[in-house]
Parts: sequence; structure tokens; C-alpha cells
Amino acid sequence: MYMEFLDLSPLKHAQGAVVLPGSKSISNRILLLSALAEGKTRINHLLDSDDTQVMLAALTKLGVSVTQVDNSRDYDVVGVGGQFPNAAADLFLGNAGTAFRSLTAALALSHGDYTLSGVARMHERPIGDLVDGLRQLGAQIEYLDVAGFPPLKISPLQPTDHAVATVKGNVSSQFLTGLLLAAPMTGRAVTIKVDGELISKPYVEITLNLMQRFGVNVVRDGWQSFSIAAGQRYVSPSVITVEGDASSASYFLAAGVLGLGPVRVEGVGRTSIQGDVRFAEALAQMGANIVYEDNAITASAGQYLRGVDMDFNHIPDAAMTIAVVALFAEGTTTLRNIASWRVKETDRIHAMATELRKVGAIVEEGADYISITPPVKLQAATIDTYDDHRMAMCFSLVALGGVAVRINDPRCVNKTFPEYFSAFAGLTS
Ligand SMILES: O=C(O)C1=C[C@@H](OP(=O)(O)O)[C@@H](O)[C@H](O)C1
Ligand SMILES: C=C(OP(=O)(O)O)C(=O)O
Repeated sequence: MYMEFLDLSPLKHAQGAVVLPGSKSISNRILLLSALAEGKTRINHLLDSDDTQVMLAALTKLGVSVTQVDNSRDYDVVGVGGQFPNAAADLFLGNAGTAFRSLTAALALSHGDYTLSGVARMHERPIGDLVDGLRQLGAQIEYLDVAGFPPLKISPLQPTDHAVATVKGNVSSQFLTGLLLAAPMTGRAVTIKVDGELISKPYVEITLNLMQRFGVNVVRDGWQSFSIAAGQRYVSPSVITVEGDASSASYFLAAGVLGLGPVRVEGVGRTSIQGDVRFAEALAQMGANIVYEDNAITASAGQYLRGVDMDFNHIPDAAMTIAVVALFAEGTTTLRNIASWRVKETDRIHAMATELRKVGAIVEEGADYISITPPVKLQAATIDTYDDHRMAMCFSLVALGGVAVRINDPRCVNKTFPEYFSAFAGLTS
């Protein structure tokens, strides 16, 4: 098979400013909330990428009116005020976890017949805990292939008297997010309980924050229990702006540190609702210089860069960037509590270990951790990207070590950041 590649020349410097594309997590949540709400919503600065395109296409197929404003990143969504107009549809959702999990929940708590499928990898990503939770509320869901995994067939909800659903939180927070987003569609009081430890908690904060912006209040007991009172409905806030993507910011902030800097990312800062802004704290702990503004962050090299041993459960996506920054730090860096990496776009612990070894690092991997000891001298390498946007974006940073890097299949960045490589080229020399 012919595979396209991108050659990055050895680089030394990164400096400048980037306006970040919209957040994937916020874009797909706001699209669904706007579709379900009463009233029309103008969404500003929506992300344009594979993951949002599959969500837009799915909503359109469900009968929601979505219009792009001129040629801008702004969209008008006419909310359906409850149920989707089209009571039957076959939806293809690529490899977008945020679209697949939230639409599964919303459609399972509605009254139509739907199928949901994705790319081959999506069919290897677990969804059983979400299906189990939804079934407790009366959802009719069948597995079309392997139990516990997509593709799925959904039939009309058969409401039960049971208003409590228990969901496991240790595989993906997107299951709890899906249940929360969809709960108001039942019109009834719903309590969602979390069984065991919840991972990736800040993503649930994004969910709760945006539900609130659309008028639905969730009463919570820590991370154990979430209750939505009967009769709450989503109401459009009229206009809402998507923040810049904090996970995408991580590559430029890292570049600012590895290439002296300063690099300023615009679109996320102190006031962000995304957990991944805390990537900057991890960088600071490694020795970087970080300056926060309300809606921007600037990173530059400090006096040293040293390895850290940290729990990264709260920022699993941006943590991948730390694994590559570790190549430039003194000593060993250990990323802990990242078992969810194994069920994302690829087995990210394995992929990361394999590719870091190609540039000379000594890497140890375990079920839920990775430990990286940098080489004395980085080696030029051809990097495989495993159809994982973050593998491609992360390994572009290796070029700042002054070595040539070939990135195989660079277009996998389209999942969340189609213009990544031109933005990176614009900052680096
Ligand atoms: O809810 C979200 O928007 C996301 C939650 C996280 O997934 P997990 O909860 O599966 O870790 C994250 O990795 C993903 O990119 C986006
Ligand atoms: C895990 C990711 O995506 P998804 O939304 O498909 O889970 C990611 O973007 O790193």
C-alpha cells in the first residue's frame, strides 16, 4: 500500500503566535445541545475537522437544520425542542468517540430506529458500559457484531419506572457524559450513579458546564451521583462561542519550550473550561516558563527541562505531548494512570513506546503507565502514526531536536486539526 508521508527538516527554533481551532469536545457537545434545544443557536468558531463533520452530517440526517454562515466557522442550528424529526436513520460516525457515545445515548432515549457505525477502529472501542447504563432506563440497543462494541442498532425507548442508571466510569468518561447529555430527553427525573472510579473527570465538567449554558441544572454528589429533575429542557443561549482546543494547544506550547520560544496560543487561557489547559502546569513542573492570560497562554524555555513522575488521568490527550517532551528532559519521565490510552484511536501506550524507541529513547510500558528515558542523542526516524492524529502531531516536535523526522500518513491529523502542519511550519525554523 502506498502511504503518503511528510518530511520535516531538522529544526531549532519555535516562535510566534497561533490562533487555535475550536475545541473538539466543546464543538460536538454544543452541536448536540443546540440540536436538542428549543430555539435557534448561533455557534461561533466551530471546529472544522473529521470529528465535527461526522456530527454535523449525523444531525442533518436526523432532520436538524444546520447552516454554515457564509464561509465562516460560524453555524446556525435550529433546535428541534426535544425529539429528532427523522425517526429512522443509519449514521456513520467515523472514529469520533465524542459523536458516537453522545449520539448513542441521545438516540437510545428517543423514539426511533437507528443504526450507528464507524471505522474499523471505532468498532474495537468499548461502548458496553454505556449500553448497560442506557438499558436501565429502558433503551433498546442491540450489538450488530461483537457484544460490547459498535456497530449498534437502536429501537424506540420503552420507558421503565426505573429512574436510576448506574454507569461504570473506569473505561471512558464519555459514557457518563452521554447519559448526562441525553437524560433531559426523557422528561423525567433521572439519577446517574457512577460505579467505581471515574477517569478523565475534567471532561465531565465540560459536559455539566455546557448543559448549564443550555438551561439544564444537574445536582451532583461529588463524582458519585448526578440528578436531573423532571421537566428540564434545553433552551438555546442564542449565541455561543467555542473555545480554542486546549489539546491542540499542547503541541505549540511544547514547541515554545523545545524551540526556545516564546510561543503564544490564542483561544484558551485561565478562564478555559477544558481540563487540558492544565497541560501547561505539567510543562511548568518540568521547568518551562508559562504565562497565562484569560484567553491565551505563552510558553518558552526555562533554565532546565527535567523529567517528572506524574498522574495524568485528568489530561489523557495532552499527556501524549508530555511523553514526547520527555525526550528533551533530564532523567526519566513517567506518565501514570493512563490505561485509557489503550482504547483510543490506537493502543496509544504501545504506539508511543514503539515510536519513541525509534528515536533512541529507552521506554518501559505497563498496563497503565509509560516511562521514558531520553537518549544521549536523538536519532532521525520514520514515524508510524497508527491513524492517530495525536501520534502525528506529537512526533512533529522531535524535529525541534535538530533531527530529520518523516511522519507517515500525516493526514490523520484531519480528525481534529486539518491545518496542523502548516501552523507548525509557520512557527518553526
Ligand atoms: O468527552 C470528551 O470530549 C473526551 C473525553 C476523553 O475520553 P475518555 O473519557 O474516554 O478518556 C478524551 O480522551 C477525548 O478525546 C474527548
Ligand atoms: C481520544 C480522542 O478522541 P475521541 O473523541 O474519539 O475519544 C482524542 O481526540 O485524543
